[in-house]
Amino acid sequence: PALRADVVTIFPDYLAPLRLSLIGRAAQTGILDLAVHDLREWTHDRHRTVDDTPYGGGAGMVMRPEPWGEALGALVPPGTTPVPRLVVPTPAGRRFTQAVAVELAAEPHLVFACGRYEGIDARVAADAATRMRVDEISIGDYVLNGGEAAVLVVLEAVVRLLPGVVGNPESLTEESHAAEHDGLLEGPVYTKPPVWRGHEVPPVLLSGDHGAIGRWRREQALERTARVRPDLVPVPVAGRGLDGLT
Ligand SMILES: O=C(OCc1ccccc1)c1cn[nH]c1
Repeated sequence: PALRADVVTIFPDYLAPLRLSLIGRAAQTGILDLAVHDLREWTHDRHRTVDDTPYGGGAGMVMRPEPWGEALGALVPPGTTPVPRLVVPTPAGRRFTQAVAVELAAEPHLVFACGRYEGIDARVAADAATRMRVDEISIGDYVLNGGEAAVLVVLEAVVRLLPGVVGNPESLTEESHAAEHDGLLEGPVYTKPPVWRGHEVPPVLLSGDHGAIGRWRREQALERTARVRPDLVPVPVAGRGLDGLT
């Protein structure tokens, strides 16, 4: 497989959507080797306890280190090659962007640790970091109850970049945030009919003048990016001028 992904969670059913559609097909065709594991497999008490009260007080519960240590030890036994990257979704992580998706898509093996409650005992990441790269990743500045939804987001963004997953790979280079698109947002798109409820498709798109169409699309992308995400608009670098940006 191009990518092996292990997901550890106390809610394995939450990851069921990964068996559908695009990601499901990638798993069926062997491009993706996906395994979802229930963290409670690595508990030994009658109540299969995975959490406890936080040292130092405070509200909420913290996920205990022992089950995680055993789970990661079972999934990544010492000497495992290639060494996987441990991805831990958390609001306290580095921002997940298309560039990070591209980076993760180049990895042969990803292990996802889904946190719940107030998070996972910090020693789990510290201990794992002695054997593998630990990547704490945020999919946005908001708080979820657990990392599972974030894993669905990250895996969808990553798996669709793997060769053979999406029908037309060219569609991957023309979309918002694609590096080939200078990280700009995609402008408006249209299909038939040429007039719908009195709204016309911009005539340039029906002109067959591919130069004009390319310039119009670029202009629309810059305009939309400046309006919606001014932080993404590239500033001309001294000496680089506006090459290719006009
Ligand atoms: O809530 C998130 O992850 C679940 C989580 C993990 C650890 C402690 C609390 C919550 C999240 C938000 N943006 N990106 C990830």
